[in-house]
Amino acid sequence: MLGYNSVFKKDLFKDEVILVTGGGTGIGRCIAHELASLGATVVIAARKQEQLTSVAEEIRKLGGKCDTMQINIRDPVKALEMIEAIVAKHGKLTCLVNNAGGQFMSPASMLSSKGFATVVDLNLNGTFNMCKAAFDGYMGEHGGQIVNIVAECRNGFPRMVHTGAARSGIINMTKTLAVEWGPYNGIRVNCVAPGTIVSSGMKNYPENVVDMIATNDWMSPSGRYGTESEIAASVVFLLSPAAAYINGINLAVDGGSSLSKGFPEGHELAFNPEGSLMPAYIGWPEGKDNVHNIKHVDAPAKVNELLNKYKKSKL
Ligand SMILES: CCCCCCC/C=C/C(=O)SCCNC(=O)CCNC(=O)[C@H](O)C(C)(C)COP(=O)(O)OP(=O)(O)OC[C@H]1O[C@@H](n2cnc3c(N)ncnc32)[C@H](O)[C@@H]1OP(=O)(O)O
Ligand SMILES: NC(=O)C1=CN([C@@H]2O[C@H](COP(=O)(O)OP(=O)(O)OC[C@H]3O[C@@H](n4cnc5c(N)ncnc54)[C@H](OP(=O)(O)O)[C@@H]3O)[C@@H](O)[C@H]2O)C=CC1
Repeated sequence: MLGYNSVFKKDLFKDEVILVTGGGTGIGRCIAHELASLGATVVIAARKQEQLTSVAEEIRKLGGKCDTMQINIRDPVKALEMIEAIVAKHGKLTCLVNNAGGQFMSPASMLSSKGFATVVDLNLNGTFNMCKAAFDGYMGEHGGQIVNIVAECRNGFPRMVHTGAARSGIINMTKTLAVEWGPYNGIRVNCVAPGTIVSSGMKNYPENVVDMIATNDWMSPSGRYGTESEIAASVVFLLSPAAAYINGINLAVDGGSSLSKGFPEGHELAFNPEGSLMPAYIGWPEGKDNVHNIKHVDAPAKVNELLNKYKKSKL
């Protein structure tokens, strides 16, 4: 079964006001739908208002409560202003899901310091900005739950040096905040680390990476990729009272792929000698000047095919 039907109680979050960053697309959109279907007032926040408005309309049509806020999470001042606006309008902010993030692929040898800093700023600083704003603007006084979406980064991941460093930083920051903020009315801070998830985010990948993903469903021991709904379910669990004594963890939701360096028989040769998840046959143009000439595809047919194949049962 690839899809997912919610197993959670319909009114699980009926008194909650939950902020989901990056809620206008992909995994964030799915998390927002799931939380709203469980009774939460969901606030989705990102830079592109059009996407946010469209998701809010979808949720409201289904009977859910959804508000939108435009934000660049790299801006700590705007982050606090946003939290204050949410509290002023909705009376509280009980949970925060830091889902906004991303990167571009680049070999370290071709990456500028500015490129590295840009991705660290978005993912690590942006997540800190949101946690700090939530603490200062509401949770420090009233408590709350935070889930940070990261990526599996225990092992090296070629062409992802910037985001790997940032995500590792988030995981460590999460543990520290769990320890420091637990005493503030039981604030809990946890991470979810998705494996490869079929999401609209894949449209940002270079075409050859999309090709590789589309033709190799066997990249995890579970024999398939994950769905947005499966990430949403893990977030719901961590935000819920069922996880009341779970604090500071990083929950891998990856079908076991972070455990495996081996691959199904017959596929070993496709992988590079370090046993990394990134197949060796993804070529990269030689020379720094070519870095920006990678062919990025807009809404490639293959991503849409994959999205259909892994379609969530609920959306
Ligand atoms: C640890 C393992 C991690 C594994 C993760 C595996 C799976 C992950 C999946 C996903 O994350 S799905 C989500 C997909 N969505 C995205 O990734 C978002 C897409 N990316 C962006 O939106 C942008 O790239 C950005 C990260 C927000 C950066 O955009 P910004 O506009 O802020 O940067 P720029 O001003 O354009 O550039 C700043 C700096 O960075 C250099 N740079 C930009 N793109 C590239 C590139 N493709 N290759 C190399 N360098 C790049 C750019 O040149 C600038 O530096 P200088 O040239 O001025 O030195
Ligand atoms: N799909 C996958 O396989 C995996 C995804 N992840 C992570 O999960 C999260 C969601 O990914 P996914 O849904 O696939 O990808 P998307 O690219 O669809 O989602 C990224 C979201 O972040 C928002 N965002 C980006 N930069 C900013 C910013 N500066 N301020 C506010 N919002 C911002 C974007 O909205 P906007 O552009 O409007 O600001 C977008 O909604 C990301 O952190 C991603 O790295 C981790 C592992 C695997």
